[in-house]
Amino acid sequence: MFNIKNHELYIDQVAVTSLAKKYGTPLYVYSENKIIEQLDTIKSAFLDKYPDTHAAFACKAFCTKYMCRLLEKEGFWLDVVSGGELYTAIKSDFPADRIEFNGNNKSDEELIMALDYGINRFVVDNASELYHLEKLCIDKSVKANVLFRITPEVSANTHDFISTGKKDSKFGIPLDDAILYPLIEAAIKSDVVHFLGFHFHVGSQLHESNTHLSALEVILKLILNTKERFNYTISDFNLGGGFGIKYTDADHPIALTEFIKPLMHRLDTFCASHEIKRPHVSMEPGRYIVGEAGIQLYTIGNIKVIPEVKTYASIDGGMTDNVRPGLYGAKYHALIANKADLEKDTLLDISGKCCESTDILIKGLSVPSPERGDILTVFSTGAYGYSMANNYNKLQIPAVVVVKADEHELIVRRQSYDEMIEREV
Ligand SMILES: Cc1ncc(COP(=O)(O)O)c(C=O)c1O
Ligand SMILES: N[C@@H](CCCC[NH3+])C(=O)O
Repeated sequence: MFNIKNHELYIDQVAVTSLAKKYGTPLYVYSENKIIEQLDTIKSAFLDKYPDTHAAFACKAFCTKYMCRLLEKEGFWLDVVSGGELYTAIKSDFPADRIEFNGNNKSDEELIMALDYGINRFVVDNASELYHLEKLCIDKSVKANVLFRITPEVSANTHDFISTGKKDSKFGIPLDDAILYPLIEAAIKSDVVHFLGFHFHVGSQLHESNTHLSALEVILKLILNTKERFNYTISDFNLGGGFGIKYTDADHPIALTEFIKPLMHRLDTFCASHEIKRPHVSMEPGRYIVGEAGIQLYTIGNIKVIPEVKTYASIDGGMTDNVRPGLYGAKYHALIANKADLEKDTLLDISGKCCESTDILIKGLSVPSPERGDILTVFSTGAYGYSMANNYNKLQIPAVVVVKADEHELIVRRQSYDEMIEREV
């Protein structure tokens, strides 16, 4: 995906500085080849290897019409969590029968929008959602497929803020017999919802399969109990997302098969030993599909030297276009695109331009002598960058460009000042 010619960094066959020049900075850039490579890995490690499976893209990671069109073409599903994400899918003509709806507080408006579009399934997050969805289905004389998101009470080896399977979590139905089994029974007996099975999502940016495997044990027990108590065999199981990627040399992501193989093996042997038909299995990764495919470009502006302390290089964006360092202490690797292989002689902190002292994108980055006008390229920014962008300090949301071999295409325009204030009276 990356190479260097004449000290210049290239993404696929396009010089990074030529993109900065044409589209301006800050800029989000994606390699379409890399996204497709990730989709292909999901096909070979999961979809083509195991029958009766599907994979949805958790579009919160990078929700754009471009992604919807690409995923549609590649045969993937879409996992949405809001009316806005669903609207993006609808406006991209994404097929309703390949959409699933997650989220811990879907509003009436959102549920109705999804029922009207006829989406494939709802991942019900709590008891009140089930009863509410049933009521809306009766009002509209429609039926809905539902899975239950279970909180499996497992903790993931990742940042606490992105660990989602713990007992004390706002997500999912708690593992409490008095809550869970009446709910399962209600869904099974309902005339308007069709109970498909169970879902978990244990956390994000995971580098080991243990958490998924522990959560699977919880689900297997539920599958068995559901069969024994209600004589009901579930038809679907969704194992969530969470597969980690490489941000810096400190990350050692495992191959997707290392997550999938032990999970599918355990599920298959369990089902065989209990003479249960193995359910349809789905996953919903976000970061894994787009994270490493994206880079961000910035122009270096002021360079501030504090003798015997450190040097700050300020860039023309920051926590508005990448909130992850400020929010999770996320680490990134970067280099100066126009000095890509020159000797590194300066240690910098890369500071954003927002009025917050925590707006530091990278601490302790080694670069070749930096100058105003240099183009800084930050790697692995494809997930939760553009999708978490905000207008703090009234900075504009940057444009997004997709590189396809030696070509490039603008898929999101830079927000204008007028667009930023047009809703204000
Ligand atoms: C329910 C659910 N599914 C899927 C994902 C996607 O996670 P990731 O981007 O780590 O694959 C998330 C986010 O963590 C999530 O909350
Ligand atoms: N936004 C988070 C991940 C959230 C996952 C969604 N449940 C991140 O950037 O790492």
